[in-house]
Amino acid sequence: APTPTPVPAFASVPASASARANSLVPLTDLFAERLLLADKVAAAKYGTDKPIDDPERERQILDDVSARAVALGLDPEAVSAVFRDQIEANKLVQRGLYARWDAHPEQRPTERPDLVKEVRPQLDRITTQVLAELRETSALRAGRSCAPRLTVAAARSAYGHELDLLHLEGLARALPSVCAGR
Ligand SMILES: O=C(O)C(=O)C[C@]1(C(=O)O)C=C[C@@H](O)C=C1
Repeated sequence: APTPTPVPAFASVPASASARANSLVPLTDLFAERLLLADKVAAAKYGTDKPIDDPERERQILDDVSARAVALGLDPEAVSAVFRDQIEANKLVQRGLYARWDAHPEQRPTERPDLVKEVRPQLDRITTQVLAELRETSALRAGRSCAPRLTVAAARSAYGHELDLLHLEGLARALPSVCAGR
């Protein structure tokens, strides 16, 4: 019987060798999930003195993903750009929700989730999944087919997650760096 080829340790496999994914839908699904969490982030901050913008938390996220990108064999600049877009998209949704809640007090959240204990850990789990998906799709994202595939994937994720107009605008804001990751 043929001896199976030994599988090298994960960290030593170049990103290109394991970048076998043929779809961007898992990635755009994660973007949509992250955007839906913006509702919880906004609910955690609305009516408190904590501003939507937290530059220190943003820097933490970007430093963390850059370091982890290197460990995964990905370009840290390209990965940072993807996460900067996720953060901008998240703030776009948060601002939209604030405007909605200011104008329609009856739609305001009735509970205030704990940002640090509850909501950020959920965002952090998505970060790990996004990094894995970026690695998985690195070959696909470098190719010519990336832009059309991304458009179709985003449409599917928007439909699948029943995104409203505001979250659809957020999803559009989340996409520009995806195909630049070569
Ligand atoms: O964690 C927060 O406080 C958020 O508002 C979420 C988030 C993000 O998208 O990760 C967005 C805006 C802040 O500037 C920092 C981080």
